[in-house]
Amino acid sequence: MTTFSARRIVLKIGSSSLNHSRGGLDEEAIAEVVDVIAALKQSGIECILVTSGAVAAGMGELRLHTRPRDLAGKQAVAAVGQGVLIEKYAQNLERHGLVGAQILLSRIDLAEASRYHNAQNTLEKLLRLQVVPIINENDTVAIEELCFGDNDSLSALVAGLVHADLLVILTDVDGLYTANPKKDSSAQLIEEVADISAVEMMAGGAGSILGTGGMLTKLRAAKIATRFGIGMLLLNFTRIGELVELNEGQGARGTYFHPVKHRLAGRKRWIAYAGLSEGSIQIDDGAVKALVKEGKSLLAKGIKSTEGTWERKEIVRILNLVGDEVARGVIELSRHEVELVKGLHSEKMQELIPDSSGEEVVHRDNMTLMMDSV
Ligand SMILES: Nc1ncnc2c1ncn2[C@@H]1O[C@H](COP(=O)(O)OP(=O)(O)O)[C@@H](O)[C@H]1O
Ligand SMILES: N[C@@H](CCC(=O)OP(=O)(O)O)C(=O)O
Repeated sequence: MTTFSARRIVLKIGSSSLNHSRGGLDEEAIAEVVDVIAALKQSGIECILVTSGAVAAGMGELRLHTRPRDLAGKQAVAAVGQGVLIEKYAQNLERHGLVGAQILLSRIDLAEASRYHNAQNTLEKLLRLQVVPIINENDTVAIEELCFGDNDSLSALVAGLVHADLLVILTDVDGLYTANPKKDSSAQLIEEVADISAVEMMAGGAGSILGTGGMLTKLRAAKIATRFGIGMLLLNFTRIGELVELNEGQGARGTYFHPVKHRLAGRKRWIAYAGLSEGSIQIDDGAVKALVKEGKSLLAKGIKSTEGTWERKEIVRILNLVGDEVARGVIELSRHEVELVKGLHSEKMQELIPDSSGEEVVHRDNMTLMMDSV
């Protein structure tokens, strides 16, 4: 059991918690979420809600029994359901004299630095106005390749965006278990996680026809949030009431993921998790060591091959020889230029590309490591 002293919390509710057993939205669940938000606000804690449920609500309206699998089907059902979902939240907030605001985000909204900051400013303004931001993915217009896909990663990015001090993901199990508890009755609950890489192999997929991603996407969210310096609590939705006592020295029983000690700063966060990358470069073992162990920039000498397309100053993924992601960074050269200079010494590179900004192909300051050790 872990205790907290949070002032700003992002709460994420999954489809599994909002879906009624008879189909459609579970209105009691929505009322419960709102009661908890109202109580938290009463004790001075700001809340930002990331809520799934548009597809579940749309299925209820259209009397569908199975979740659509194709993109157009999912988008159409979400378009029907999102309005219903937000209306239910608004009605319940009104009972407490509170106002909510609907924010539908697409991957692309966080991928461009200017749009990222714009979303950040709007959310800050809403919080200052005492409004409860209610966020979901903009399912109706998202293009498949540019989808968050699950709201777990979205909630972690939102937690970073608003500088929250706790992310709470509510789901239909008590937390992370040593194996999927719905399939393995001997699975044990893990109450605290300090190193996500040590538990990664325990995560399985979604637990119901409505859930997306299961534990895999929750661990991805935990990785993002904790690298941002934000702790993440994974909690059973049935225990949502325990959140109200969090700051009174009481803990909530679930899985708590501890934030890392050296958190990523603003731009490095954006490079690693919000910006989009169109290409990748593969580097040799010496270059991996220079980046990961010695904290150096990437030079042309260590580059073996390239893939994808990009222009100068775009984000690329930097991979080792077996394809694991070592880092991400803003690259100084286009793909065509990197192809010209890969494997060459820096003097030769500068000779071939005289207007390059320096000897670095990816400067250390513009790079985020995605791997802790080699
Ligand atoms: N190691 C694990 N520990 C706990 N749950 C797991 C694990 N592996 C897979 N799961 C599954 O993850 C499900 C929760 O994710 P999901 O169905 O996507 O819900 P949500 O809609 O709340 O995001 C659980 O119901 C469970 O079946
Ligand atoms: N944006 C979708 C939810 C995506 C999704 O299913 O997420 P989740 O169940 O929280 O893992 C919706 O509102 O139905």
